Amino acid sequence: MQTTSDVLIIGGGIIGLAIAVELKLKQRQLQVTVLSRDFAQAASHAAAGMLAPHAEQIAPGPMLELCLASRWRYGEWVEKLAQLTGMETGYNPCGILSPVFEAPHGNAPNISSNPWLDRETIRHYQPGLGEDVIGGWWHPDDGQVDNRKLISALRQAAQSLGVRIQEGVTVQAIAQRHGQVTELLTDQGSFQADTYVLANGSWAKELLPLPVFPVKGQMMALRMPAGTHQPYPLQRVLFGPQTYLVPRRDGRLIVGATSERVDWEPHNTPQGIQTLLSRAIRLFPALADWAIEDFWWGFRPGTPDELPFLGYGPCDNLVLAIGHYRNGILLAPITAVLISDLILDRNVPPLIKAFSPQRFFTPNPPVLPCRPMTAVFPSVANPSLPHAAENVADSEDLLEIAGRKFHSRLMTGTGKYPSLTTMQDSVASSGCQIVTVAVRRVQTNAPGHEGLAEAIDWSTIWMLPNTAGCQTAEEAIRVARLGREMAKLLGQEDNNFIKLEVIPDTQYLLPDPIGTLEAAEQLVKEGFAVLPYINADPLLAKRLEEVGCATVMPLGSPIGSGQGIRNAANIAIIIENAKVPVVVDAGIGTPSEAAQAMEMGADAVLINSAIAMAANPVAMAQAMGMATQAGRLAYLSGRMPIKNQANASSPLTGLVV
Ligand SMILES: Cc1cc2nc3c(=O)[nH]c(=O)nc-3n(C[C@H](O)[C@H](O)[C@H](O)COP(=O)(O)OP(=O)(O)OC[C@H]3O[C@@H](n4cnc5c(N)ncnc54)[C@H](O)[C@@H]3O)c2cc1C
Ligand SMILES: CC(=O)[C@@H](O)[C@H](O)COP(=O)(O)O
Repeated sequence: MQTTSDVLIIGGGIIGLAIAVELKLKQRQLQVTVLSRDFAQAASHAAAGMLAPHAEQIAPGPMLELCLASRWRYGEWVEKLAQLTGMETGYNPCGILSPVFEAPHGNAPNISSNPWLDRETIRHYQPGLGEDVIGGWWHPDDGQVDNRKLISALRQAAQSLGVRIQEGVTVQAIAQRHGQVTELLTDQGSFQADTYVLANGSWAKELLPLPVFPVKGQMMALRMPAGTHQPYPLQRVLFGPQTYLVPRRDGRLIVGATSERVDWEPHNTPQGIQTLLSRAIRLFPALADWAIEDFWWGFRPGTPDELPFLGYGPCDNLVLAIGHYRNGILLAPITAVLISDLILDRNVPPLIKAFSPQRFFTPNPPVLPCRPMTAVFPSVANPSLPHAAENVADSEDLLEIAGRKFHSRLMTGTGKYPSLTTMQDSVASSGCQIVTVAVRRVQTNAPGHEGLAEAIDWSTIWMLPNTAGCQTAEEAIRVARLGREMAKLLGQEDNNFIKLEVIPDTQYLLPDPIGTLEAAEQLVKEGFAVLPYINADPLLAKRLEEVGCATVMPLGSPIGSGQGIRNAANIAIIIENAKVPVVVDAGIGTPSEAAQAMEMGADAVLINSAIAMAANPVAMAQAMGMATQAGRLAYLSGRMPIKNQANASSPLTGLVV
């Protein structure tokens, strides 16, 4: 199935829905579709709904301006939604009180334009505060909205305006060509549009290599007892130290929230709930006796600088509206206005500039200078071959993979090096032109992989992203897609190569043949040049070739074992039958083993550990480069036949007697 729209929005949380509604309000005839995996998992559902730029102590600057602009619009915005739907949103500009347990320091954030209340005065504003509260700030313009009611109203408004909301659809990949998104691949067919908006909150990184990460927040709700003089004991939000209490008009008290970097670890935990309760009771002791109604958790979309990404992303027709972290409910109206202006007018509103995704997408990534090679090791980067060999190993003897040609037949990796500079120097001294990079490790900045992607000059080295760390076909497919984006971001627009590794076995790192075949079939369909890492199984190699893989990469022996070529007979059969290049990958421990693979007729070798773990990696890299060339030259030269008996080297005729 293929479905087309003018604008396709990925994510049906508050940001996606608010943008959809705003687009329709500005241009009724626009066809807008929202693809939403699961509304219940959205942070928008989990949030407390505070509209709290001041209570959150956002420092003066573009972020505070953005937040204030959004808070300023809130009343009008929810009124518009109410008119469209007849639904109420629980918007309540009730002000926020920020009690503190310690006197603020001189360098506390500048929120002093709002009044400071001393110990006694703050208790006039809110009776029943805990003994430890020594005073606090009053933020009269902050407020709250019932985010769950708001979302229902937004959905209703969107539908009444003709937005197509497709719930239960997961976008699996953003297909791109020449800097344009061409379609979205989903679990329910493909979708096309003129403009695409990424608004899928914490999950952005599943589709693009963006620095967006989940920050878990655990929450709970209590039931406030109705009082005699006023309906409930709390009328306005209390934003205390590391905790907040948000009283809803219907008598629920929202208590939040933990802030945890635990990846996607789900559930409420005893520790989390205990933390919430003890902080809340310290702030407002009476709630210790109130009924508990509910617990839940959600994931805030965090970014390294705690600012959202608003604006055009890595493609001309892809807009990002993600990373709203702790303030997405507050920022929804202004995000909707700015993003819809951007899409419809192509003007970059001034307010949005500080949030440009370009602060992350550096078109020319910094390249660390490679240190010059030491004089001891003559360069093999542009090797000069002996004259006699030039006929057989001249510039025509190129390695060709998926239509791309390479002089070098050695591929190297980036892991296990003692330092980045050693890795850079080794890559240079090996003379290789293809370097494989573990997408997952680079993305997560795993130890030893920090800054790695930027450390290589990708204008001279072809990137071979690999799916190391993937145990299933599904994982590998997802990581492959990220790999393609990573290569693009690093300047290789047309790089569709992927070294496919599906490795469930953690002891020997042996690949899963069935998972590899499944993933390869799918990735080939998606336009990847697939280089699958496999056991040396000739039948599997043939099947992979038949489904359209660009090479096959049989292992010599387990990855990182340095055992050399333990399955030469099977590799020989693969080489004999293959119509695609055969790359012997993994286990090569010495230059002689690299040469052996090449002499057997392999088209290339991939070597990582033996170089990175050598006492002198730079020298070993050079040796491996030379051995690969020597092996290739030997293969092309044709070895002498093996005989059972000696055969004297000098002529037997004309002997002096
Ligand atoms: C505990 C907690 C308390 C908070 N309190 C406040 C607060 O008081 N005030 C405030 O302003 N902000 C608050 N926030 C932050 C706010 O909730 C978020 O910033 C905001 O909800 C982000 O909205 P979003 O639409 O970008 O993402 P989300 O609301 O997370 O929505 C993203 C949607 O995208 C969908 N999706 C993901 N991947 C895909 C895919 N591949 N295909 C299709 N759909 C996909 C998801 O299923 C989800 O429905 C809080 C957040 C949490 C977790
Ligand atoms: C980096 C990489 O792709 C390795 O997984 C590859 O298989 C090389 O293996 P060695 O480290 O044994 O050379």
